[in-house]
Amino acid sequence: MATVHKINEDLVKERQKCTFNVQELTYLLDGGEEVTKERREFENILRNVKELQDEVPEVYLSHKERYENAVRKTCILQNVRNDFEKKREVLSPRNIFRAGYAVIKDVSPFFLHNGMFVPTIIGQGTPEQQAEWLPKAKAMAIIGTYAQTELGHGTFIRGLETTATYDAKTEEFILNSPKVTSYKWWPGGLGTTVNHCITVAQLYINGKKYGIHPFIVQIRDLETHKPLPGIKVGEIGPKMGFATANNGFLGFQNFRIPRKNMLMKNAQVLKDGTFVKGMNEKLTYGTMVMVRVNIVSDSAFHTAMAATIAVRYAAVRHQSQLKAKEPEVQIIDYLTQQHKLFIAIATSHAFSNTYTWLYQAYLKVVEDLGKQKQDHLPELHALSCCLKATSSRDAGVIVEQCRLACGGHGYMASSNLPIIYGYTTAAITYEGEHTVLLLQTARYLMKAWMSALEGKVLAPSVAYLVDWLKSDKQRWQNTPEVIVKGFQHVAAGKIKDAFDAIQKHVKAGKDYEDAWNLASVQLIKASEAHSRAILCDGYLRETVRTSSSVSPSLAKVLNHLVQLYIVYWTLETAGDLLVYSNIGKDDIAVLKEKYEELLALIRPNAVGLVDAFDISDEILQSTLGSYDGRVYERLMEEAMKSPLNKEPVNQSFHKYLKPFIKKAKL
Ligand SMILES: CCCCCCCC/C=C\CCCCCCCCCC(=O)SCCNC(=O)CCNC(=O)[C@H](O)C(C)(C)COP(=O)(O)OP(=O)(O)OC[C@H]1O[C@@H](n2cnc3c(N)ncnc32)[C@H](O)[C@@H]1OP(=O)(O)O
Ligand SMILES: Cc1cc2nc3c(=O)[nH]c(=O)nc-3n(C[C@H](O)[C@H](O)[C@H](O)COP(=O)(O)OP(=O)(O)OC[C@H]3O[C@@H](n4cnc5c(N)ncnc54)[C@H](O)[C@@H]3O)c2cc1C
Repeated sequence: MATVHKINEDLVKERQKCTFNVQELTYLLDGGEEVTKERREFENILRNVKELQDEVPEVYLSHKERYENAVRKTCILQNVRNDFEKKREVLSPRNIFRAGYAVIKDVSPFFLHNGMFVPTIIGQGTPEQQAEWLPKAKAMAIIGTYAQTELGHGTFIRGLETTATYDAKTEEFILNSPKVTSYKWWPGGLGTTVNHCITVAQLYINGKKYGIHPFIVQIRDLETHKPLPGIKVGEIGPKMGFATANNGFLGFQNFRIPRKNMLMKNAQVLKDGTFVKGMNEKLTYGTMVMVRVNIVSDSAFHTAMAATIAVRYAAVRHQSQLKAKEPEVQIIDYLTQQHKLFIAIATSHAFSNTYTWLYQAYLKVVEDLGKQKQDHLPELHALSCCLKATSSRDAGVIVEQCRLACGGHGYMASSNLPIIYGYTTAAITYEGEHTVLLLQTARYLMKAWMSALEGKVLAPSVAYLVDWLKSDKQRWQNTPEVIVKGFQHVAAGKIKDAFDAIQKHVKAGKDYEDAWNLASVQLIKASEAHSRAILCDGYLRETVRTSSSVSPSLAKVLNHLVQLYIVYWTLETAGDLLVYSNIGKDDIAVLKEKYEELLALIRPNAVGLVDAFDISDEILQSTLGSYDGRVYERLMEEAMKSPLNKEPVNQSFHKYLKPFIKKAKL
């Protein structure tokens, strides 16, 4: 039986101070009591699977052993999940995703199977294609990934070099990788795990190029797992993080696949080689839109993990004296520490709230597309790009801030903050590089600005541009609602400036594309300001909406958090607000005080707020962040697991050190 340890006294006291019902907040964050119960039940089952406990911490394994262990454990996880789902409802994707952390310390080699392979079959396949591949993929009789990026191109996907040439005689596509730069590079699980992949390739029919399309390709034998003839596949090697994601490379040499393997929900190739255009060629990019939406949720979760670790640690850790002769204080009582940490909690809430409405908007567009309506697609694309970019970037900054807030111990692998950082920082690049996605949104914003100038009705997320043009800046008040308007004014002002800069360059004789490049720093700033306005507006609206359905004590805390988020960003971007809104220097002084008041109001609830994220110790994997707060004991226990501590004298002493010292003495 596992030993039950006493909970750290500071944490006990912190939990007693909490002014709201932690469980109520957990249900709210999860999306309902039932979801929480399902998640806890599943996590509890996993906790008791003996084979999932690591004898040696993963960090001490070699690259190869670590991968093999991750495959072993993912297979067990999948079996446990299958058994669970036989008896009960199908687990929600978010719950299975969270539970995965309890099993795989880093990123699962099957990550892309559930994250992109299955969704692409759903989003890009015809009903017949779905009927053929989905049951097998969902049951994991076939395992796949999403192979789009190549050595030469990741961002500019129209420039991909893998070719799929149609042969009408045999009704097959012939896949080729003509150059080293055309090799697929990066897909998760591709290295040595998957047997199928979605390959994105340039379609050629009778010598004519028809752009990029997705093809479902079997790359390994289902029995022997050997690469099929014509396939060159392998792993790309160690990275900054993603140690067990098994990212791979892939090349084709005259590799044939049947015609039916082109995913044809959008464009089609008929038997005789006739190409039938889809409603909109950008629908081929649909999986990326979905994943970008999900990354907002992912960013919320990583921020919550880091906040949980750093807040609990800050409550347990005592260092320095505030006043002479008084005991050393809990570091959470330093205002600078609260400044580092409470924004982490609020940011996670901001992203969760944003994900809630963004996901609904995504579902609405999918439903519309089913009815051949695509009016809201450009707005969704613009929103998913800038919100993915901003949420992943903010999450990266916050996780690093939490690590720094844990001092030296935050640098220990056993704090788990390095792995969480490796993950969040990767998300800034994958699924559309940060700057590139901000520029996609800027493209939309320039069009929206033009429409606003022409007096047209705009989509809801940019409607503030019309208001801004119509009215003069409203009188400033230090209320969340007016501050959000201030953020919209900043965005509108920056959008206008970027637009004017482009026009100026064009008037000076530049091509539009060169003018765009010359204005692109202003364009990304406009996009960032738009994201912040959207995040603050959505977070405030959702908080107001939910506040009426929760207990008054919880509503109060939620209100403190949203205010903190808004005031924090006001102070961070005060310069912009001074330029583009009616805020005055005196207002900033008032808001500085307000910010300090909010830190003080949140302080007694800090531990309760991170407890409400309900991230189990198995998922957190952190010596610093466990529920019981046994920080020092755990650090020592983990250190004792180092293989270097298994013998009193390491062999390197006899081999190298002893002769070296001897020589040095002479
Ligand atoms: C209930 C579910 C809950 C689940 C929660 C669970 C949480 C799980 C969380 C996460 C799971 C994630 C798992 C997956 C991990 C992912 C690992 C990483 C995988 C990858 O990285 S895959 C590779 C990704 N690659 C990219 O993103 C490439 C980036 N590049 C591009 O997207 C494009 O090339 C481009 C957009 C930059 C440019 O394309 P291009 O064709 O050149 O287009 P333009 O000329 O610029 O624009 C033309 C026109 O098209 C519009 N447009 C562009 N893209 C889209 C789109 N996707 N949709 C709609 N429209 C689009 C663009 O705006 C232009 O319009 P305009 O002419 O201006 O009107
Ligand atoms: C951990 C990880 C996992 C991944 N998993 C997968 C996967 O499973 N499947 C898959 O297909 N891919 C995957 N990728 C690839 C990923 O999607 C690409 O790396 C990403 O889209 C960025 O493309 P790139 O590497 O070509 O960067 P580049 O485009 O070469 O970026 C380099 C620099 O150029 C700048 N730049 C590029 N174009 C422009 C422009 N138009 N305007 C201004 N600046 C520009 C960028 O801002 C950046 O600063 C993964 C990547 C990582 C890191």
